[in-house]
Amino acid sequence: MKVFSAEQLYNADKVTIEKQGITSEALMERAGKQIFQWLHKHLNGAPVPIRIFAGIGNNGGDGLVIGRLLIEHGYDVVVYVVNCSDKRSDNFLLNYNKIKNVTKNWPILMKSEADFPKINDDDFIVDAIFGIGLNRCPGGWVKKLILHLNQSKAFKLAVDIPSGLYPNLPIEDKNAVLKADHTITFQTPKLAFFLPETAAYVSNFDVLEIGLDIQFLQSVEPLAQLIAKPQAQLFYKQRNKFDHKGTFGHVLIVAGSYGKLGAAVLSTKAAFKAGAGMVTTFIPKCGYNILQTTVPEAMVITDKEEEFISDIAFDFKPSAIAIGMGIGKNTATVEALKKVFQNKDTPFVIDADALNIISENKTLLKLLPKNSVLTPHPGELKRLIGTWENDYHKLEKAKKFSEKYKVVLIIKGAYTVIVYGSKLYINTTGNPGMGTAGSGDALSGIIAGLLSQGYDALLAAVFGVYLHGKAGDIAGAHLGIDAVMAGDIINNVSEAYLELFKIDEPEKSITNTTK
Ligand SMILES: NC(=O)C1=CN([C@@H]2O[C@H](COP(=O)(O)OP(=O)(O)OC[C@H]3O[C@@H](n4cnc5c(N)ncnc54)[C@H](OP(=O)(O)O)[C@@H]3O)[C@@H](O)[C@H]2O)[C@@H](O)CC1
Ligand SMILES: [K+]
Repeated sequence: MKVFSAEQLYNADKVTIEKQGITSEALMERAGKQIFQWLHKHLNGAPVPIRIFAGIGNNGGDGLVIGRLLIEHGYDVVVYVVNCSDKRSDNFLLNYNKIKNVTKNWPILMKSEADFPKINDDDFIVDAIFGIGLNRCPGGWVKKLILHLNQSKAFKLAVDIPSGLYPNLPIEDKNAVLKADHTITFQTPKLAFFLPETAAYVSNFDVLEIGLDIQFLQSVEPLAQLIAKPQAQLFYKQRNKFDHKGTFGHVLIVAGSYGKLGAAVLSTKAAFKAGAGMVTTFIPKCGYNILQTTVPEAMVITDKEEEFISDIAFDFKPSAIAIGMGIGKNTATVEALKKVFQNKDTPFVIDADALNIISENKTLLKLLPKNSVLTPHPGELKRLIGTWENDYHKLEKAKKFSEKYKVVLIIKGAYTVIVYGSKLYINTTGNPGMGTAGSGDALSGIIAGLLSQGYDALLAAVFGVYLHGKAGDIAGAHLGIDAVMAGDIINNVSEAYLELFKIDEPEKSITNTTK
C-alpha cells in the first residue's frame, strides 16, 4: 500500500470522478456509507449517544452522510455544524439539505464557545470538522472546541484524519489537534499516521477503499510505500534444491568488547536464523569461549587485543559484513574501522558504535562503502545527520544523507522508516516490546544474513526490518510484549518466515495496524 499526499488524493478524486462518470456527491456518499457500515458493525444498534461534529467542507459533508445513515438506522444522533466560516462546500450543502428528510432535529449550528455541548464519558464522538483540506492551524473557538473534545473521556472516531492534523506537514499547535481513539481513513493512510510526533493523535486506524482510480494512483510517485505481508512475500527468494551453504554466503560479524559480548552472540545467531550459509564472528580475545559455546555453528576469529577490537584481520572474502554492535569507541577501533571500509565491494551493515565512531570522525563518511545499510536508533541518527525541527525535516535530512553517501538509512521507531535516496519505505510490523537490549543487534544480524544470500541492500534492509518486526510480534503474542527479549525475537525469525506464506483470515478492511 502506498502513502499519498493531500494534493495527490485531490487529483485522484478528480480523475475518478471523470473516469467513472460519477459525481463528487456520489463519491462522498460512497465514503460516508463505508464509515457508516463500519460503525454499524461495531455498534450493532447500541443506544449509545452519538455526537457528530461536522465542519463546513467535504469532511463535514462526510459527517452529514454518516449522520443521515445512522439516523435512518435508528441510532441516537445529534449533529453539530462547526460553523467556522460561511464558505460551505457544495457537497456539504447538498447533504445538509438531505438530512432534513430523515429527522426533525436539525443540525445544531455552533458559532462560539457558548454553543459547546456538555460531553459525557459514554458519548460517542464522530470528528468530521476538518479533513485533508486543513490549510491553517485551527484557532479561536474552533481550537477551544478541539480542546473541549480532547478533555472528555468519550470515544472519539476521526473521519479521514483527526481534525487539526495535516496529512503530510508538521503540527503547528499541539493543543489544536483532536486526539482520536480511532481513525478511519479513505483509500490510503496519510504520512502523519506513521511519524512519532503526529501518530499519537491517530491511535489505531483502518483504511477504507473508496474506489479512487487505481491506474492514476499507480502512475504517481507516492510519498512512501508501506511494507506489510503482501510486499514481504514478493521479497522472499525461494531456495533451490541444489543450493548449498556456499550459495547462502558467508557473513562476517565484527562485534563485541569486554562486557558487551552479548551483542556479538545475538547478531551472529540472527545472521544464521535469517539464512546465512556460514558466519564468522570477529571479537576481542576475551569473547572466544563465550562465542564458541553459545553459537557452536559459528567460526570465530579473535583480535590480538583482549578487550576491544584493534585490527580486523581475516583470510576469506565475506559476502556481507555487519559491524559495530557493542564494539566501543577505542581509538584503535576507529583505525580498525577505517581499514575494514576498504573492502568496498562487500555489502555492509553498519550499526551502533560504528555509527557513533563515524559521527565523531566525519572523515569516515567519505570511506563508507556505497550501498551500506546504516541502522541508527534516534540518538545515533541525530549524531549522524544533525538535529531536526520536526519529523518531516528529519526525513528530508535523512534523504539528503542517503543520496549524498549512497547508503540505505534505517530510522528505527514504532514504524521503522527505511530511506533510500528520495524513497521512503514504512514498516508495519513490530511492537513496543521490541524496545529491549539487543533488539538492534538482532536486526543487524538479520540484515547481514539476507545480504549474504544475495538480497540487494535495499531489499535486505526492508525485508530484514519486516522479518525482525514480525518475529517480535510472534514473540509478543506468545510471551506478552513486556517479556520479549532480543533472543526471543531471534528465535522467532523462523516463524516469521513461515508466516509469510500462511493464508490469513479475510480482513474487514485493507489495513488494520492495531498495535
Ligand atoms: N479526495 C478524496 O479522496 C475524498 C475526500 N473526501 C472528504 O473530503 C475531505 C476534504 O474536504 P475539503 O477539501 O473540503 O477540506 P476539509 O478538510 O473539509 O476542510 C476544508 C474547509 O475547512 C476550512 N479550513 C481549513 N483549515 C481551517 C482552519 N484552520 N480553520 C478554519 N477553517 C479551516 C476551509 O475554509 P477556507 O480555507 O476556505 O476558509 C474549508 O472550508 C477529506 O478529508 C475527506 O473527508 C470524501 O468525501 C470523498 C473522497
Ligand atoms: K476529521
